[in-house]
Amino acid sequence: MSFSDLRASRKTKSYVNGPSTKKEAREVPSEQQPAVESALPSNGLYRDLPLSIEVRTCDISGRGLWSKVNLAAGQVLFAVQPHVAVLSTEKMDGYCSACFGLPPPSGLKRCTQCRSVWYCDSTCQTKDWSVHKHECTSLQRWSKAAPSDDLSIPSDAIRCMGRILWMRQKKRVDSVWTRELDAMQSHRKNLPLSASEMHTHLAHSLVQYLGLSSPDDLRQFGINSSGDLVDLISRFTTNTFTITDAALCPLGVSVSPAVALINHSCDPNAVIVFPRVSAHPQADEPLMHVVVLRNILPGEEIVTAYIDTTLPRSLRQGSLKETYHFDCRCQLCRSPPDMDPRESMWCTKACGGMCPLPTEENPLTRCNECNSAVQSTDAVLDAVRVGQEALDKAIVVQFKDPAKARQLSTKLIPILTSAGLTPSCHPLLGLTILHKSFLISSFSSSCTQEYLDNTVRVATKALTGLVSIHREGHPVLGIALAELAKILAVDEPSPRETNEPGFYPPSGPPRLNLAYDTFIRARNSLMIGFGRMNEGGEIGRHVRDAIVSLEKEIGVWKQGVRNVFQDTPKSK
Ligand SMILES: C[S@@+](CC[C@H](N)C(=O)[O-])C[C@H]1O[C@@H](n2cnc3c(N)ncnc32)[C@H](O)[C@@H]1O
Repeated sequence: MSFSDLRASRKTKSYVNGPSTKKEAREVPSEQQPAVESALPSNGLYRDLPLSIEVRTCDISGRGLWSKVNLAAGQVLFAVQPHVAVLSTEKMDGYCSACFGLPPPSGLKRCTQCRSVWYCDSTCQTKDWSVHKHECTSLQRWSKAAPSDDLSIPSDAIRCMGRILWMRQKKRVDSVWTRELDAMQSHRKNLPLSASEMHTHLAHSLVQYLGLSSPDDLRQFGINSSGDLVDLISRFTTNTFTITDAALCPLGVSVSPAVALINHSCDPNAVIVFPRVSAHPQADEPLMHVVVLRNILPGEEIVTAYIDTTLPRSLRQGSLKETYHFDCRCQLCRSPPDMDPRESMWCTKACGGMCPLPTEENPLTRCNECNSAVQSTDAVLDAVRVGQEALDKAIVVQFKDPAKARQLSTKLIPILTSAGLTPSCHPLLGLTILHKSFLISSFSSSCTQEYLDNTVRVATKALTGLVSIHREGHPVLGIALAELAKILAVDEPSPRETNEPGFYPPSGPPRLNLAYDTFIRARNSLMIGFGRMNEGGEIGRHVRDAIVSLEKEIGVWKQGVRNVFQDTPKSK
């Protein structure tokens, strides 16, 4: 046994038998030590879970996943195919509805019956047929009855629940598949009144989509009462995951009972990603990977973030309460740092320090360096309010009216910046990220040097904000770094002759070197966030190729300089 093995086994043992030293006891964050905790028998369920973790239950968060061993950052804990998954409506004609991949070179093939669903080829279509044959009829019926074209396809939630019911019918109620779904948490007994309207609407639309004359007809799917129907809807809303592409762009929704066992923390130690690696056959996609973000000790709970953790505490708490019906008591929510990067502004005296963002309740805040009070509090509060409204609106219209969304971010970013908000502060960070995506999507081969440089500056500002919030190795950081590196590596239309000190971004060879360094940082981050054994996923592999070609380009440039020096006659 090697020394490291010996040390690892000693650590595991000491924890199993109860922590022997104070240091070891402190290593598991207190937020993750539940009041009551016991391992649950598996009853033949969750066969996808590895032996290194177990299902336990605690009185605060219900069932959860706990590690039995040391887990390392970048380790893929497990990978599973969701029980059900659907593309969101706006992605249906751009991706395959079976494997969720981009169109092959020959293009996607449309289902000739419903004309709403597209596939890579006959293999993907055949794989999906056992469920799509029911869905196809329902989609046609729905489309015929739709009052307008933009309502001709039901929502993602309705299509996903439809698939759950057809699959239940096919698999039967006593199958492991159905029992795993039925074991998912339902909030039927503690649903707030505000949720009842949404539930009623979903129930009504579902019955209509399935072509049933009344909820009683749901018995054929094993839904025997209105309570069962509310359970179905509540389980769906509480346990759904967004499916993303390899660059984290949302594609649709999915349900996986094994992954849904994982509880939430605003400072997660694991993430769920869809790296799309060639090691897995297309038939297995979409494949959800649960990846360890930071080292996890035996006895520590595995937690992911259900929501966007760049949001300030009050918005995170509101969103968790509304969708998941709990009050988050993670470390970050219980004792937020004095200077939360999500709610901070530069010192108004420009001393280089920062102040907590003033709020209506706490208008007086002071710089952490020079202790000066924030002046013009009302102006800051107004800017934040208007910024929040603009961000909400831009998110809603970003796909339908991108020009409007871009107008909003273009207008609001300078206002929030001059109000003194730091790049990580909400809503400036959200607007910057949106603005970056608009600039990148409008890229063309004829874009000017100023457009390119501006995009680099916006991408750098977004990255600066994200770095202050996310832990190293978070997939969001990996993707932001890869995007920035890619823009830096684009050929400059008119590079500047000289690099004035302090001007950003640099031009010519220093820019290429910066692109190279940024690609290296991106690769390191992606290897953690998308899993080492996945080589950082599809984007990690693109980054590796970009590094190789940049090394060649930089090498050619260095050789060129060497040649020039060798050709220059030496002065005597
Ligand atoms: C996806 S499920 C997680 C598994 C769930 N605990 C179970 O028993 O099946 C989400 C639900 O778990 C509970 N939950 C998750 N994280 C929690 C947390 N940090 N604190 C309290 N409850 C939590 C909430 O009831 C939430 O609606």
